[in-house]
Amino acid sequence: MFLITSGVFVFLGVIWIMFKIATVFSYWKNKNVYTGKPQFPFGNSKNVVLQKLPLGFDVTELYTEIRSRSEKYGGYYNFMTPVFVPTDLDLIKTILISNSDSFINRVSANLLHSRGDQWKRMRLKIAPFFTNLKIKQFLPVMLRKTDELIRLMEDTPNPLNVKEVLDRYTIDLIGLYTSSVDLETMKNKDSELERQLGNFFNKSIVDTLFRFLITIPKVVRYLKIMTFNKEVTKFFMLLLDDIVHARNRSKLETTVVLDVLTQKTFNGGEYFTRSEIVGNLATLLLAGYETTSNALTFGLYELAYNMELQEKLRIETSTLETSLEPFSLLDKFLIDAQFSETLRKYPLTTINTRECTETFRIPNSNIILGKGSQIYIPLRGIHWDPEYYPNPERFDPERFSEENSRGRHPCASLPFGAGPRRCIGDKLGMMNMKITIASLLKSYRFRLHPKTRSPLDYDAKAFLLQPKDGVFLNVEKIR
Ligand code: HEM
Repeated sequence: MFLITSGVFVFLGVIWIMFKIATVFSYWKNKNVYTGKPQFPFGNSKNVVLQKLPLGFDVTELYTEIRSRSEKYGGYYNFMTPVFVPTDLDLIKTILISNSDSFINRVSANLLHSRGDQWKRMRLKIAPFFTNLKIKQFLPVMLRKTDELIRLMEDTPNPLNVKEVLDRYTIDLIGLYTSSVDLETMKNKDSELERQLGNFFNKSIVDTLFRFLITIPKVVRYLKIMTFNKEVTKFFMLLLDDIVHARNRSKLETTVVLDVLTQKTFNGGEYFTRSEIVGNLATLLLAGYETTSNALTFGLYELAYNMELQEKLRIETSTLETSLEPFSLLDKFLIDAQFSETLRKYPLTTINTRECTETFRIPNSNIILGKGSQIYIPLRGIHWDPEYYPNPERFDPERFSEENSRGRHPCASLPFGAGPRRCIGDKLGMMNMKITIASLLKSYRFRLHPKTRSPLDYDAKAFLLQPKDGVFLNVEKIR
């Protein structure tokens, strides 16, 4: 009797599982929304989870299919969770900008996960530290660090592994910007800090799987998953103590982000908890350093690939004394276009995510996104769309000349995102990149070393877009 009852239960269980498998991917089909070919249990994310494709490249493929069907949106499955993928630029503008109140959160897949009121409170507090004035006050420090980078390059034998050196440089820069403390990563190769930050971004398949799973709200709720793992949290907690002590000893008069985070309220209490301070400092460091370093790496690769362009840029920037008139760099066409095109061709976050915070009907359709629905903005798909950028694989800063940019949709270029959750460090990032390149071009000529593969392959293990086997350059001193 027991055997028969167990057999019936197993049989019903199998039927239930088969029914679930058969119906799980019917969500988009029932709404008549195109969705590619989802596979159990991965949905559309199999190739990325198994690290056959870099993060977001599956969404780029879906984008191309949706566009070839002349549709304005499509559907994706992150495992079994349906995700809405808008491809029409007006619709993207509606989500990111015009109706941003309904999409104020990001899907908690990554480090930039603070939500709702917690996000607003933090953003309001730290936004004043990312203005042109603050960046201007930081320039002497930035230039001092650039000199250190130039010396470090001189002491490093050819071929130079560009990203390795630039990672250390940008960690120090962002550390100084946010807390006025020199983390001295440039002086100490293979420091513990560099290792911890590297651990965070470069992942095994298990980590990639985990990264996907934490975007599924039920998994987060049931397992109470933390976005930072224990080792990283412990490391940053200890680092914070060191940074606060060092900051108290430093003589810098300008206030920095750390000061406002550790500030007391009028009645002596704390504005932010210790874990909020650690979380936000770590977030700024993580969000700021590798983005800038990867963008510089891709930018230098393109300049070494195209020596004529490198020479033109050298001429444009050599007429400027960066230490006296660094802001005039902002008005120079070529250097500006150089980075707009770098971030067009190599958008470091290949997708941007949003979560619906209140029910929203997609205009002119019967699609209703419920609270909690997930959205992927297909950044790389847009940047590689031949309708907006003919021959997208070609690197051509002229695309961003005044004439060629005229009439281009504002959402056709989204390297820093858009709307209230746009990158807070966009101006700082751009200024860092321009000052760095202008200074480097004055001292060095960069040539591709045969170790560097062209065209570049991308690292499927990385969280941000980055070259697979590094970029190796021969660095020649100019004077
Ligand atoms: C080349 C450099 C950079 C690129 C390409 C970049 C790109 C991005 C992107 C695409 C987002 C998401 C925007 C959205 O969802 O709409 C973002 C958010 C963010 N970035 Fe950057 N970023 C760069 C540099 C920096 C720097 C230097 C910092 C600070 C030191 C920084 C701090 C942040 C923060 C805190 C957020 C979250 C903003 C929020 O949620 O309110 N980024 N960044």
